[in-house]
Amino acid sequence: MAKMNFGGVIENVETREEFPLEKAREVLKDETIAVIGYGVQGPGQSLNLRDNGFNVIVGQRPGKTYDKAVADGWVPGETLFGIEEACERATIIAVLLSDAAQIACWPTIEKHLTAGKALYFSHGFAITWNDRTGVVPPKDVDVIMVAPKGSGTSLRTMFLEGRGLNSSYAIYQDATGKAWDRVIAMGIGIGSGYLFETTFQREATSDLTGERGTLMGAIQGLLLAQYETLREHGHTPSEAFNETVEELTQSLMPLFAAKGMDWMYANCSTTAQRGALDWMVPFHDATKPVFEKLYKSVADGLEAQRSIDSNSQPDYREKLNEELKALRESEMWQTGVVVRKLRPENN
Ligand SMILES: NC(=O)C1=CN([C@@H]2O[C@H](COP(=O)(O)OP(=O)(O)OC[C@H]3O[C@@H](n4cnc5c(N)ncnc54)[C@H](O)[C@@H]3O)[C@@H](O)[C@H]2O)C=CC1
Ligand SMILES: CC(=O)[C@](C)(O)C(=O)O
Ligand SMILES: [Mg+2]
Ligand SMILES: [Mg+2]
Repeated sequence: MAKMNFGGVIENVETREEFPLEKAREVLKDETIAVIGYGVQGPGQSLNLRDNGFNVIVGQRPGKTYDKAVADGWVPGETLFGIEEACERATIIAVLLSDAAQIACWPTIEKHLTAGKALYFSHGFAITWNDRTGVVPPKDVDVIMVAPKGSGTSLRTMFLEGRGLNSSYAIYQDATGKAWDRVIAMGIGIGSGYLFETTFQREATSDLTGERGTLMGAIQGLLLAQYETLREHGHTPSEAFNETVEELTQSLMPLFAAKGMDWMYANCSTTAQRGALDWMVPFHDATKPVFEKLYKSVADGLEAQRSIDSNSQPDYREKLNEELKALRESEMWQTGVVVRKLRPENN
């Protein structure tokens, strides 16, 4: 466990230097890890675990994602099972179902949570709001979490690139005295290099805030607001898209991802620096109240309930896809299709 100074605050971070893959394999050598759910995190985590030499099986209901698991090399009856049989065979049940589905599947999962097993999540949702989800684990099992800070798709691609994606981790219940070893070993096993300590509640509330905020919701709102403003003042779609999205993702984000915002600013013109330093304040002031409102809605459980209510509907996937189609077909993102084709690497 390393103590690291984050802007003046000391935090605990587990590193693969201190907990190498060999140690993770030793810790989990007698475990059967069942990854339940093969949507986005399921493939990323199960394939990385398999490639890292862990004993892993998959549990998935029949359908397209089951077929995807077969296509990925999981063998029906050997390493690929229905949800219930996978839970029965498991010593670590890794619940990577959609958060809403965890509610519907909980009775099946709970039935096979016998003493000494571990219940593993990648999001604190089900436990944090278990007054709404009903996911209350028995006292004689470990309850642990490794939450990748990124898409399961990135977890897999970055693993294959030899990089890895960091995660946060938490222990909700340590019935066996092995919860810490199990959770860190799982974090290393799925391909995370650094593991940041958190709690189920802090992870769940920060994650729901982040994905509704700067990671997904707020960023689309901000980009569209600027795009619309430029278009309403006579700028062409390509000029509006280049000035709002393409330059951001292709040039400026990689700069601040590499060395921080001041570095990105310093590598722009002094004209831009003056303007950005002036205008970051009103944008901050205009959006901070929205973030406060968002956080309260998350902390009060209202966002969790909204997700449960909508994503528990039989046609939840179709409804989500309809809204994603509208986003895809919007002028801004249709312009993006053409602009992306003009990237030098695409020609
Ligand atoms: N998507 C991501 O990259 C990330 C997801 N997470 C967390 O990981 C967990 C899994 O997330 P995703 O992979 O996005 O899930 P997902 O939304 O892709 O669904 C995973 C699986 O759940 C199955 N499923 C859905 N409804 C079901 C039902 N009623 N009965 C049985 N199976 C059902 C689907 O077939 C699918 O294979 C969640 O707790 C999520 O919050 C955490 C970090 C990132
Ligand atoms: C990818 C991720 O971390 C998210 C946005 O929290 C999620 O997919 O739930
Ligand atoms: Mg997240
Ligand atoms: Mg999330």
